[in-house]
Amino acid sequence: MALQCGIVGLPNVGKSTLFNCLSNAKAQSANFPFCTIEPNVGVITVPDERIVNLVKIDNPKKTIPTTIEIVDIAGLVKGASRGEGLGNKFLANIRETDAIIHVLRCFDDDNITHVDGSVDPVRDKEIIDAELQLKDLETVESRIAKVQKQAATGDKSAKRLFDILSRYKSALEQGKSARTVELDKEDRKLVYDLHLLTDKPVLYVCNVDEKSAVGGNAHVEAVRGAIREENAELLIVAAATEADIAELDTYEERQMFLEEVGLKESGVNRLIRAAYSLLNLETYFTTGPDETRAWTYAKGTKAPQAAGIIHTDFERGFIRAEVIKYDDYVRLGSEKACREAGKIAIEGKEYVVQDGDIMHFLFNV
Ligand SMILES: Nc1ncnc2c1ncn2[C@@H]1O[C@H](COP(=O)(O)OP(=O)(O)OP(=O)(O)O)[C@@H](O)[C@H]1O
Ligand SMILES: [Mg+2]
Repeated sequence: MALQCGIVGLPNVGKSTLFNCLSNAKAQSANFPFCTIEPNVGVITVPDERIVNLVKIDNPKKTIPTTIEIVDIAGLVKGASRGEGLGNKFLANIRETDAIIHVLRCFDDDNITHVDGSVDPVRDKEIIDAELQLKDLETVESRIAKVQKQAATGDKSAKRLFDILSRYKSALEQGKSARTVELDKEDRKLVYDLHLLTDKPVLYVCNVDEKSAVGGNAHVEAVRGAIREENAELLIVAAATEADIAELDTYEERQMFLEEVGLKESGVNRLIRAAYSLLNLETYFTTGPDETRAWTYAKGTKAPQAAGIIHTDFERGFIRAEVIKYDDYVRLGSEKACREAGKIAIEGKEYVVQDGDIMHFLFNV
């Protein structure tokens, strides 16, 4: 199943506007709160200049980039964890995602309604965080109620789970997110099925006006200060401007508009790449005269499992992999040249695939 990033934020902050620049699946966007009710799912191509360069070399019949799914979710309001607004439904939509893009309104515009009457992204962020934390607290407390008895009987694994849950509980009660609780691999397995909302990786998008697209503004700086300890990425995107740019027909027109705004690359492209790495994903390539293709795998995947993404037979009958580094391939210009230069590595079952590897799998079933 594809990994999903969910776009969350207060109502009317520009989530659907952003989603529409990202995706071909158009979501309704308008200047009123709760415009979005049903989540919109978009399959989004991940921009990657490496695939463009590989195509230049191999001139294949077919080119297939990688994609991720991004979900535009309904706006959340104070009290959502108690069922206010679209409350529970909204939270259920977030639970299904693997990572969160948190959109914060950082533009002043009296014509665009703010549900809380003024532009204050730090307050907005706290409202959302608090609702997600309250929901998580509910989840954690109900699980504690279930394991408490068993833990008291001396059952080791129940005791261990109880300890982790207690750490979560105390963090959440202090207004901290679950992701601030550090767990080792084994602990993580024990609580995986809780799917805590505030344990999902997050990145912040400051939605700014056109003139703040490059350097940001005071609202952005306030957000930067507020997330200093979160170890989370912050991106500045002028969503309404990007929406205008996306409307233009040709690549040249879009580039011209971007340059006028002062941007080298669209904020949307930066966002897609950031979302990809937030999901802990990397790309390997297969390439030749028939097809140049980017394949998505989870960081840390070993060669046989990476082969299995192409076909289960490749994993089952895995013998070895021939690996060319992307830079070598582009520098030397062909597989043959790489072979002659000794730039093809033979790797076995324990090889951990690296981002940008050009893979050729040998298998036998
Ligand atoms: N950077 C911006 N500057 C000015 N206006 C903007 C900006 N971004 C979005 N808007 C405007 O804000 C309004 C709300 O946008 P949008 O519908 O995308 O919000 P939303 O977060 O999806 O809301 P909801 O939660 O109700 O679905 C729209 O009129 C949109 O054009
Ligand atoms: Mg919307």
